[in-house]
Amino acid sequence: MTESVDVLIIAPELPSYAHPGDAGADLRAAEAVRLDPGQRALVGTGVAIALPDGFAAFVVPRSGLATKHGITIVNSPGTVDAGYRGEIKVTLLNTDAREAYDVAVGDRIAQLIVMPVSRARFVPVETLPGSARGEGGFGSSGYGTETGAGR
Ligand SMILES: O=c1ccn([C@H]2C[C@H](O)[C@@H](COP(=O)(O)OP(=O)(O)OP(=O)(O)O)O2)c(=O)[nH]1
Ligand SMILES: [Mg+2]
Repeated sequence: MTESVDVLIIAPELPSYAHPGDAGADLRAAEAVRLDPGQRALVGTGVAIALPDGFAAFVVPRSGLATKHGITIVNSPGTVDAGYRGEIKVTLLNTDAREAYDVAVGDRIAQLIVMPVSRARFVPVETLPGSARGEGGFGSSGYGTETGAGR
């Protein structure tokens, strides 16, 4: 069964889940904007929410817009803090080299994923416990079928 949580909202239209089981509820543009190739713009959604303590919401791109038109979100995933009461806005970026992209009012431009989050209690220590990975990162496990040191 899908867990649900009440999120208080002020919006011209409620964000909607396209299908049962979807993680992201679509956010609509509250303003029209033309994105020239390579241009970014902060686009309002007209949506303001109050998340319960212990939750955050993440503004993430829609894959169709990304694949078909090169439209992504600069700061993806955008983080909406539980205490934020302002309008949720989306920093769209047109990565296409040639085609402008027109956003109309009401277009579904992004999706919002509501998630429980933990706050860290940072505990200073002199040494960290060992682990299988250790300090390896940034491609240390390789890129292809090989294992161990990367190419
Ligand atoms: O894509 C986004 C990302 C953030 N926000 C809002 C909600 C969030 O709670 C607030 C601050 O976001 P963030 O902490 O990422 O930005 P900042 O640059 O650190 O600003 P601040 O100093 O206000 O925290 O802006 C959005 O509306 N859309
Ligand atoms: Mg911040």
